[in-house]
Amino acid sequence: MALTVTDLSVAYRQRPVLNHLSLSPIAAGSLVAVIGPNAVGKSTLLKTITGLLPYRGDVHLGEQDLRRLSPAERFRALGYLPQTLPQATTLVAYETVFSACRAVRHDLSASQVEAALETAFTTLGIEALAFRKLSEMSGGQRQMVGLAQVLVRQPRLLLLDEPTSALDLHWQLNVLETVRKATADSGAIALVASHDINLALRFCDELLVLGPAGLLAQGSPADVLTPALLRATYGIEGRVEYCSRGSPMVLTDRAVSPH
Ligand SMILES: Nc1ncnc2c1ncn2[C@@H]1O[C@H](COP(=O)(O)OP(=O)(O)OP(=O)(O)O)[C@@H](O)[C@H]1O
Repeated sequence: MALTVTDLSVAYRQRPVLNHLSLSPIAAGSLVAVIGPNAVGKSTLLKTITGLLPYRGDVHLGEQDLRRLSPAERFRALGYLPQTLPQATTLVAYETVFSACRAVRHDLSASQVEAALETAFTTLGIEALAFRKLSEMSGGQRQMVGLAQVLVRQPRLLLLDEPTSALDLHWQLNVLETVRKATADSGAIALVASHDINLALRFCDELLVLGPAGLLAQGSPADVLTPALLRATYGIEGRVEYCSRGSPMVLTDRAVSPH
């Protein structure tokens, strides 16, 4: 069940953001980091695949043309976490995650829903938040609850827009580990837009690098991430070093002109 994106074009009021974007098929079970400078269209790509923006071109999940999914089918198959944090309502976290699950998992019995919720809260390590009101949570806590709302539905395609932007180091690792496990266990695909290259490098199978003119690179971090790419993409002089555990890490030296 690969994700294929072919000749995708998206514009806001005639102003093109994605222009004839084609990606190599993304295999089931992959965690893919979507990286690139501000305003190149990372969020736009995720929103488009989610079905929130009109587009030209093709997006398929396996044999399924996503354009042809009904809203209910789309909601079942796709799990989108927007860049904005969940609303600070007076509902408690358990209620919002319960509603998210119930809205799409009509196939689950009451006890299965309960088990799914328990798994979502315990895997993310946020049991202590279950009966707290969102209006009384910090931004990072709400971001975790938002992620629980997505994960509890067990979608085939996760589209996570900067899911760790409000999180401290502990929770950043926790979230990426949870998403990693979700994709590995179920064969789901996750596209994660991020500005944290080192976090992306540590967990992702593939990098998808967007620039102002479109796709700059797609492939394994080891193949894709080079000093030349860092310079062309971000306008930085940087190095890729390997830590004592063998993971690649980007060390940034200074800002330079991109070319
Ligand atoms: N609703 C909108 N209406 C008009 N233009 C928009 C809208 N949303 C985004 N844009 C424009 O589309 C371009 C891509 O925006 P997008 O949010 O996809 O970028 P991004 O790569 O996710 O950026 P960032 O890293 O800053 O979050 C930007 O130039 C932005 O100004």
